Amino acid sequence: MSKKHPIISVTGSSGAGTSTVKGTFDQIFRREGVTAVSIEGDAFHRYNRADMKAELERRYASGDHTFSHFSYEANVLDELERVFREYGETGGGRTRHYVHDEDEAARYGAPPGTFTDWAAFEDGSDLLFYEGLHGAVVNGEVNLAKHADLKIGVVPVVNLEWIQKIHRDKASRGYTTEAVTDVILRRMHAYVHCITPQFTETDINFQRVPVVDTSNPFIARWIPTADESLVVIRFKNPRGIDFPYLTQMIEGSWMSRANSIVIPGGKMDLAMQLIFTPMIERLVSQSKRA
Ligand SMILES: Nc1ncnc2c1ncn2[C@@H]1O[C@H](COP(=O)(O)OP(=O)(O)OP(=O)(O)O)[C@@H](O)[C@H]1O
Ligand SMILES: O=C(CO)[C@H](O)[C@H](O)COP(=O)(O)O
Repeated sequence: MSKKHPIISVTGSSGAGTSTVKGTFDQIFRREGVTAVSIEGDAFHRYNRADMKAELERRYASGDHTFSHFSYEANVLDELERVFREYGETGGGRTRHYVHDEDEAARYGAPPGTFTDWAAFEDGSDLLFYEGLHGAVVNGEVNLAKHADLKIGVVPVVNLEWIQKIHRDKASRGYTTEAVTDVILRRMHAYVHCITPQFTETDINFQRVPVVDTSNPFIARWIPTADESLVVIRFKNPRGIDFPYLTQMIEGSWMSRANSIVIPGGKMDLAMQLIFTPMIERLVSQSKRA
């Protein structure tokens, strides 16, 4: 936690929708005049694509069938923690990009499956924004959760998460359904052990729930739309959250528990704006006074 240089961490599995949520934050930052530096979790993978394939094969041959990008060891989480700490203390730090495809290759000037060079953050930012797989990890080696001032979990129910991943990886990364299914299976062990524990560390979780049948996610022809889903929003600490205001402003919403509200899928962007704008304002004004 850093009053002077706050950190917001958005955490979710691959395909959960963290990049989509980043879009909403970018809108809030622009409207509120907040200068954020952003880092992508994939920048902190340990291996480039070729080395990851070799490492997977090596581990598979030695009987380890659980290794994947979700595993702690497949990522340089100590470096991520160092960047979080440095940013909290000084407002400085560094990041790079993992280049997934040809579009990103054209944007970043490095081939798909490789990293760009590390580059220092620009000076003078108001906050650091992380979006990725491991932004709230607490294990024997690192404690990323304690460095972040606002932690958000993005967690569709699992069938929907798989549908979103399959569709995104097929449409924009050129993979087949079979290839994505293999990846989902290979990552399951680390999904349970490395990804899900973070959602007890997060301050607010957004869980999209479809209201159409997704019982076979591997043949779904499209991602359930906003109208075909609800979102459960759960606050770890509901004290200070103005639930009557939120349920009044968000048409069709209701409280399902003392710390949770349910909203129509199409209202997720509005809900995020209503919830996060005052939180971001508070983080930035506290940092200016610190
Ligand atoms: N609220 C939503 N409603 C409908 N579709 C969504 C929603 N959120 C995400 N999606 C869709 O799910 C897919 C994955 O979303 P996104 O790229 O944001 O995931 P991600 O968590 O950033 O994945 P990765 O970390 O692997 O890049 C995209 O096709 C996106 O359009
Ligand atoms: O979404 C991911 C993790 O969040 C990707 O699977 C990961 O970044 C590796 O990508 P690729 O399979 O394209 O090398």
